[in-house]
Amino acid sequence: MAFRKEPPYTHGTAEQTAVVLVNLGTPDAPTAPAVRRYLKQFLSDPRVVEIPRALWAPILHGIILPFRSARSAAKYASIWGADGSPLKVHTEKQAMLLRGYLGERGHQVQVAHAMRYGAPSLPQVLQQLQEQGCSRILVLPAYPQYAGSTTASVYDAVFAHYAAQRNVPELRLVRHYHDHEAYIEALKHSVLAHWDAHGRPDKLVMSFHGVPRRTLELGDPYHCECHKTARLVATQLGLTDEQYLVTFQSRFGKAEWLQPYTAPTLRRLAQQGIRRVDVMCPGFVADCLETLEEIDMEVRQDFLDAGGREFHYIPCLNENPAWIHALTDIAEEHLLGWPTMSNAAARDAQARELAISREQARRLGAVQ
Ligand SMILES: C=CC1=C(C)c2cc3[nH]c(cc4nc(cc5[nH]c(cc1n2)c(C)c5CCC(=O)O)C(CCC(=O)O)=C4C)c(C)c3C=C
Ligand SMILES: [Fe+2]
Ligand SMILES: [Fe+2]
Repeated sequence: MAFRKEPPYTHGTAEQTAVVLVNLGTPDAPTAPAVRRYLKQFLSDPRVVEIPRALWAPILHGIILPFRSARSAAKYASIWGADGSPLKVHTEKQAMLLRGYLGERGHQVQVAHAMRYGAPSLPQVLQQLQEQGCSRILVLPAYPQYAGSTTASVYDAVFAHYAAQRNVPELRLVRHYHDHEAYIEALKHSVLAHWDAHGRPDKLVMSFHGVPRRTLELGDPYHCECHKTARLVATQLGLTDEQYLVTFQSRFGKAEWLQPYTAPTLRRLAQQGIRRVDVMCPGFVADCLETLEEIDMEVRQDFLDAGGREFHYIPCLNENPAWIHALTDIAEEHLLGWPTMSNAAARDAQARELAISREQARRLGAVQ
């Protein structure tokens, strides 16, 4: 086995820490060739399609890529912004804001973003960080709920990159944050802000990206983590079981996926006389094709065609400050023990913590 060529080791190099926010990735352009390149990489990942290669390769190359690329490109064109794909734009901004927030809390860390498929690729970003002297890397997948097809696929790409390297950095991988207090709080506030401006619906629908049902039976915790997120958000909002629903969207292929499916459920709700639904997608932290086109365009039309009166889409957390705070909390919790602060900054942070604890104690004293 030949390892990648690296510069000779030198003594006394300052060791740095980096946080890498990793999202799924998106095509470079809303065109059939660009979408084809993206789908080829994405759908060749054995974490995403678990069919034996010999069976899957002819289907992928003979049917999916030739037919789906043009169809998906037209959908991408309908959501494409002046700066490109929404997923790319939001992920870039989130990483930039995370850098600022961590800096404000006194952490001296590099923050980069990377994509599992497409650009900037994870291996390319990990390589650049290494060249900049980062010997501690925190990988933060932009997936609150763990799934083999997303989170573990990011891990695979990280391990594959370092498997070809001699001098491997210290690594930490975030697994999930589906029940993190600050993430749930951010979701709650995004719903309340929407309701303050537009009133309340008859039903709140929380739609998550689906996965094949079989993966649940094979031990993937994704389904349970989605339900836990939804339950916590509903509790925070004070909703009864009748006031909200969990559904799964974006079914791909012929196999059964997690149920209930979003589009048929919304059609049924309209037929049952539900006049207004609000739909949110807590599993996506950045708006993308699956939320802006599938939910806000296709599913909206389905609901209205079936007799529904009002359809509200509540945007993803995107650059919402409460979400960037949550992301900073999550990163900070996983950075613990790494020397990311100067002594002065560490003293300031300790003083801030102490002041918060004192304030909490004072308030508790006041109510007891
Ligand atoms: C949020 C978590 C996601 C899970 C879990 C997930 C599983 C999964 N996805 C596919 C197939 C496709 N997904 C596509 C787009 C897409 N998927 C996610 C997230 C999850 N996927 C996002 C954020 C996006 C949007 C990307 C963007 O550019 O905006 C697509 C491509 C679009 C299309 O042609 O429909 C496919 C295909 C499978 C098979 C799967 C689990 C096994
Ligand atoms: Fe997907
Ligand atoms: Fe979709």
